[in-house]
Amino acid sequence: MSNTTIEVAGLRKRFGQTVALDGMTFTVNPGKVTAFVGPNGAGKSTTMRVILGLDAAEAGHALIGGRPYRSLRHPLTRVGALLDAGALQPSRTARNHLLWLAHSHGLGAGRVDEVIAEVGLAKASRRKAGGYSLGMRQRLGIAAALLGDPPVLMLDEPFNGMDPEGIVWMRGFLRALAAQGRAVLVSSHLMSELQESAGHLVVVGRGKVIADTSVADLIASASGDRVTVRTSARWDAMTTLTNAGATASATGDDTVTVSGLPAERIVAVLGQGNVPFSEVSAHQATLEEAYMNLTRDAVEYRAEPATEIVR
Ligand SMILES: Nc1ncnc2c1ncn2[C@@H]1O[C@H](COP(=O)(O)OP(=O)(O)OP(=O)(O)O)[C@@H](O)[C@H]1O
Repeated sequence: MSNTTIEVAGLRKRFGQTVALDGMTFTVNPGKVTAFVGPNGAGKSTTMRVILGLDAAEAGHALIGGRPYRSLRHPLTRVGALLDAGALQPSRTARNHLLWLAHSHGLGAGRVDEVIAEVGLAKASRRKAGGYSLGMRQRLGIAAALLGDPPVLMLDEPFNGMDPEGIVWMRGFLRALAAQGRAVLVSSHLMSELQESAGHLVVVGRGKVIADTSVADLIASASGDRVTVRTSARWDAMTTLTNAGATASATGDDTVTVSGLPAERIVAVLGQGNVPFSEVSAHQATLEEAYMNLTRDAVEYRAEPATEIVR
């Protein structure tokens, strides 16, 4: 068993009447960022808490590098976690917070200064953490998670509170951590950020996994085979493409929507038929669209569509 995996199998947990985990099962592999997504209340935080031994499951198991968290001898060097960026002593400086953590795990001040630099807090590290913005607290939480240079990282909503510059930094940082061979599990609600940084996606709803897929495969399957053709000769284009076996319909003054033929073939067919066109583009679903399709039935809290009030 690799040292660099998180393995979750058959986790079940209730809080009173609420079923929080209902057979949660997935594996996080090294070398990529795995996004952990799902509607509010789907069980993401509870799963992370169980992995870290902070909550007990009624059934199933959660292993880091093949072992339960509680049996790890030097946990900080096996797994780094950011669960709650607010959990720090406000009167302590960021550097002292990290020094305290480092010393209690036998790590030196040199390592503290390294992680401070890595997360971009060098200039602010001697300020009291209580005055930090949420984005700065996220950076500090990540610095703490990295202290022991662990092969496994687990971050709960690290994009939360980040400004646009911070988001760009975080995306690149997560990709770099994974490229170093780490297993990186990241929960988030921000699909546009994950599309840029995650290679794999575990989608959960109502305490279990709905989809466990690479981001590329999910987007390809949600994109379908629709191709848009922009042309000043709509009717010629439709006739030519229909004769070649496609289904084509006029969807705008100068656009035709085609299915049944790949974009490259459409270009060839139009070229052979001497039909002028200015654009042929395959529809590419966003991660957000793909995610919405998957989770439509799993959303626990959803606002009703706004209705117009007629007086
Ligand atoms: N300590 C607790 N006491 C009671 N119920 C809880 C507790 N923790 C979680 N739950 C419930 O368990 C379910 C799963 O919650 P969890 O926080 O794991 O979801 P989540 O996917 O992390 O949600 P979010 O995206 O909103 O952070 C929810 O219905 C939640 O209300």
